[in-house]
Amino acid sequence: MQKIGIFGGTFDPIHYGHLELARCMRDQLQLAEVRLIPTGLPPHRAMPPVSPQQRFDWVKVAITGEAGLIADDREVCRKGYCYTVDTLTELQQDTPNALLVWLIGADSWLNLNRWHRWRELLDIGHLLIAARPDYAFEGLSPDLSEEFANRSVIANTDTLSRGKISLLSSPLMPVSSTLVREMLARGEDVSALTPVWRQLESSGLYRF
Ligand SMILES: Nc1ncnc2c1ncn2[C@@H]1O[C@H](COP(=O)(O)OP(=O)(O)OP(=O)(O)O)[C@@H](O)[C@H]1O
Ligand SMILES: O=C(O)c1ccc[n+]([C@@H]2O[C@H](COP(=O)([O-])O)[C@@H](O)[C@H]2O)c1
Repeated sequence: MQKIGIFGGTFDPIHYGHLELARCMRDQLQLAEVRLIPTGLPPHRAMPPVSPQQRFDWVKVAITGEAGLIADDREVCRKGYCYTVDTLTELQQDTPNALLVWLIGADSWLNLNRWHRWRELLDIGHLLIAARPDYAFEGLSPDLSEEFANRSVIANTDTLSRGKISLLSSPLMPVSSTLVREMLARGEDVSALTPVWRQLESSGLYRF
């Protein structure tokens, strides 16, 4: 069965943490493709001042030469709020025989029960969760704990399956887009944090 990796994010801007997670899921789960999908109009946070097209363009630059990583502009092009349930449903309709393997970080997982039609979301594909510094599972709500208990399997190429949840084995990475934005605003060097540091610096964006 074809398996497609999905990694959505605001990517405001993309950083090495994002890139490493996309590589981890590709390599550990032998996914021929992982789609990075920058969000257009996010339902859950203020619209970033940097346009969806600009954030998408940086994702494209960041994955240049990375086998199997693809920048997908379906949310950038969408009118209205970008709900993940709509994106996964659309992808499943485009590729009815494929298994969608979608990734979120631990901070997103802790809030997943506030997402639009979140229980349906869990049935569409196989969810991978990446650990993140400062986001412990102890804070998990009872409904998410129950879903995790009922659905979790150890992630490997044989256990990938619709409706299941797994922890991705990935390094703990203390990097965030917030940190990149804050450092740029202070005029600091972000070349260790993001592959698009040259583009960020020359754009002058995030400098206040
Ligand atoms: N360092 C990281 N470790 C684990 N997951 C991460 C990391 N950075 C981002 N993610 C996950 O990647 C997805 C997209 O993240 P996003 O584009 O919002 O980046 P971010 O660094 O969290 O941004 P911001 O600081 O603006 O909130 C989310 O599910 C988030 O949890
Ligand atoms: O569908 C939802 O209700 C929903 C709510 C919050 C976040 N998301 C998606 O989760 C991904 C990560 O979000 P963020 O804010 O951490 O960049 C991104 O693709 C968002 O569109 C989706």
